[in-house]
Amino acid sequence: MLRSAFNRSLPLSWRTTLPLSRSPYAVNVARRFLSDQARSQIQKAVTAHPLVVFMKGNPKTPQCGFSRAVVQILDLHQVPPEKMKTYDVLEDQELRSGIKEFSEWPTIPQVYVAGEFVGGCDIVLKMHQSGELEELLEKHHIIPKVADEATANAQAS
Ligand SMILES: N[C@@H](CCC(=O)N[C@@H](CS)C(=O)NCC(=O)O)C(=O)O
Ligand code: FES
Repeated sequence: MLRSAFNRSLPLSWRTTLPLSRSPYAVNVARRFLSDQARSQIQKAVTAHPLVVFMKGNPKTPQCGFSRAVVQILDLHQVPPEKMKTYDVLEDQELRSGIKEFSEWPTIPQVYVAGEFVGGCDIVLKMHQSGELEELLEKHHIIPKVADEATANAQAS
């Protein structure tokens, strides 16, 4: 979906030669900025599902250990598939660079909850360990609250 959306919105504009005045070597670098259209496509994508992951590969066959770790953590929380959407950035180089500019975060994977950037692998792992991830997923009704689940189980039995 997003891939074709991206193809339609291309090319991203390039603005060039910002001098790095802080560098002792004063190198000129090319900087790339997201077009408004590409930004709005990403904005739509991250809000279209409660949980959105930009990763390398897909949940069944991740192509990088960092992406794999994020998927495994989300699996531990039993995130239902319908609540989660993943995008394989290896299939779309524009998305791969665009998402980094969007979040101002330089790496993949990237996890979004309720349209907000949460973090990459390290942050998600820390949040998992501290219990914050569970709280966040519960807060946005991505997974049931433990208490709600216990009630549902009691009613079912
Ligand atoms: N410390 C990072 C690890 C992720 C990372 O370093 N990703 C690299 C290698 S997969 C990356 O995205 N590099 C840029 C790219 O491949 O586009 C995190 O917490 O997510
Ligand atoms: S693809 Fe090499 S570390 Fe992610």
